[in-house]
Amino acid sequence: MEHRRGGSVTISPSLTPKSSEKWGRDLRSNENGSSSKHDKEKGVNVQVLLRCRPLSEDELRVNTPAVISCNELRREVTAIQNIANKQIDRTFAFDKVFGPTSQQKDLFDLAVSPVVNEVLEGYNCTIFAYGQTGTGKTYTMEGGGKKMKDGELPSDAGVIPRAVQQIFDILESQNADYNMKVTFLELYNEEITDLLAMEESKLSDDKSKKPIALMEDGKGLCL
Ligand SMILES: Nc1ncnc2c1ncn2[C@@H]1O[C@H](COP(=O)(O)OP(=O)(O)OP(=O)(O)O)[C@@H](O)[C@H]1O
Repeated sequence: MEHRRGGSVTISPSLTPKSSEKWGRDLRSNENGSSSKHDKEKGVNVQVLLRCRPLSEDELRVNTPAVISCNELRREVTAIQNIANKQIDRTFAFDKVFGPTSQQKDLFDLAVSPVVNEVLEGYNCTIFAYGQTGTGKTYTMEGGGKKMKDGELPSDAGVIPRAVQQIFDILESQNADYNMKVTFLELYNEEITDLLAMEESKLSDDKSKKPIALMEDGKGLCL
């Protein structure tokens, strides 16, 4: 699949989708995007979503051809390939598909908001974005860079600010006694850094970064 214009947002780790393979979606998620109690009991709590970003102005200017097409209703993405003058399309199924016109709010409301609710019910949840460079991971997770206005998130705010807002909105509405801890880790070239660390960064070359020991367990997995 052409990755330059698509990125996938994964809610928990997942099976890799296979060409033309239609999984039992009924086991994976219900129509409104939240996994049901029944799903959790079966241990099926992983969803793979695909988001395809629109072509940039530069790409439009040089008439970059569309190489994938999204069918949001059928939750399918088709990779259009021309091999030896023969068009060979391959279709991939996902739990959800967000095409080039999808908005940040749509993606959040349909795919992420139910997961944030589950966090507040006590579940551990992970959302991560995966995709080739330039496919829209940062845009999807952080946002397009517009500033907040009158205390409101901008329309291009991504998953992270929206999730934080939802968490605080719910906690405030419950008059709950709460504290929240945030870590912001960067893993780059096998070095892990706490980007929010303040003082203790003196040992690092880059004084703004605090390196953290990266360890492996007996199976070679990073801890
Ligand atoms: N859904 C979208 N709508 C409009 N513009 C988008 C969208 N997704 C991405 N873009 C734009 O496409 C460009 C590349 O996106 P982004 O920087 O998020 O990619 P990335 O996957 O994080 O890349 P890298 O891995 O290189 O950091 C940016 O200019 C971004 O604003």
